[in-house]
Amino acid sequence: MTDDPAGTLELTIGPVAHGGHCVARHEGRVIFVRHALPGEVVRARLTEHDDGASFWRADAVEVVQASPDRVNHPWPLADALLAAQRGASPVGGAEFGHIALAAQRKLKATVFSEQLHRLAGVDRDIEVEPVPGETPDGLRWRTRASFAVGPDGHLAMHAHRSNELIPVAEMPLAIDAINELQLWTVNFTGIQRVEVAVGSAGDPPLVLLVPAPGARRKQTAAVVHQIDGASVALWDPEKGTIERVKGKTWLAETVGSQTYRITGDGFWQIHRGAPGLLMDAVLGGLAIQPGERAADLYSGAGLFTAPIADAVGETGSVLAVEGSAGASRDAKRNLHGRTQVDIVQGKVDRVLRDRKPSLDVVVLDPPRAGAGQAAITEVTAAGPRAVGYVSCDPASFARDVGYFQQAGWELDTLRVFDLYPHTHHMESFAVLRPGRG
Ligand SMILES: C[S@@+](CC[C@H](N)C(=O)[O-])C[C@H]1O[C@@H](n2cnc3c(N)ncnc32)[C@H](O)[C@@H]1O
Repeated sequence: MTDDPAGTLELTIGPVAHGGHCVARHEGRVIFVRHALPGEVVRARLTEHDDGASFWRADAVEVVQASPDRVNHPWPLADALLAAQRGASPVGGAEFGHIALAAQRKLKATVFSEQLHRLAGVDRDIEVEPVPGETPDGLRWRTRASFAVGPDGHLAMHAHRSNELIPVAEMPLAIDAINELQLWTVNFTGIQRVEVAVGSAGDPPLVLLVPAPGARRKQTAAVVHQIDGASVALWDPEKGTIERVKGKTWLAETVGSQTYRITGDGFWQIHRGAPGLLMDAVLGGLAIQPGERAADLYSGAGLFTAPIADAVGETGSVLAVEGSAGASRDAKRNLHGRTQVDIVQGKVDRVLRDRKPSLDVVVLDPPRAGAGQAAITEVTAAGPRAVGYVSCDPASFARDVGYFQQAGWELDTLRVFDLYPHTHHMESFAVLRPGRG
């Protein structure tokens, strides 16, 4: 299977593919290789290689012939080449860090246009736009970070598609306020997961602790005692409960003139520049008019609901639909006083099917899986003049564009943003309109 005693293969790397890897071939078999670049020759260690599998996976561990776009990885723990020298795996979450930022964006554009071509039959030249004010090194943008806890009680992160835990002592993609908490010095024995979030309104960070099964109160109290300068709460993701320990169980986020309350486990855009950028894209792309009937679907805590409500004014209306009970409660608080807004907790397709609203304009911001055919059928049946679709996955977005096309709609404006530097992820905003036919 391998062609050297160290268990590696020499591979010539082909094009980039969706998912953070490039495609190579070995004896007729496709291998998805991470931490490489198109055109390179690398030695790669197979990470998944079942005999019967239609493709294998591998990590580049040594570069034989480098691409001119290759740079030193800014995060040593996520650097696959350094990790291989230590006989370890890199942490997941910065799989494009070995690529110059401008070249990362070109690869993302290639992936986006390829998905759009393959799944929707649409050909577009795509430029991936950096976030205005992005740091030149593409670091310090995450306002949210999630950590596992290693067997020694210290913070750790997972290797890609693996249970392997790698101890961490910095998170260069995270904003300074997260690193300054120095959570790596805390002994988290009795905790299985740690989530940290920093709001933009100046409050202390919020640390959510998920206790390990059977953890004793004394253990969690000992952990909390070690955390300074942050609110702390215990979180049970199964039950969806958050128990305050010190400080607040929610964060305040300010975008423009609006401040939002975000409950500890509630969704908020991760990049510090994302909320403002996406809000401007949505409002600029849809030109919402006073008196219009709008819907904000997958509305979270109301990031887009508030400015849409202001745009339609008191003579218009906004139907905001959100599945999570906590985010929906936040939205009710955040939109309090805007009588034109109706916040409904429930699944988008079911709420639209039950209510059968007539709409002028719709914003869709679904999770990674996309909106899907049932929701899109209901959206197009509501008769809007335009849909603004915010997406964090080019594959589910392109599939959904296909569903809109089946209903006679067309893709109009399309913008793609580099909201997740050093990872393969990207965010897009599109305007779809009913076809003239
Ligand atoms: C990508 S977030 C967008 C939230 C909001 N637009 C924002 O930018 O802050 C997607 C939201 O959809 C919600 N959600 C997921 N599936 C849903 C469904 N089937 N129906 C309604 N909401 C859903 C999630 O709870 C989450 O708040």
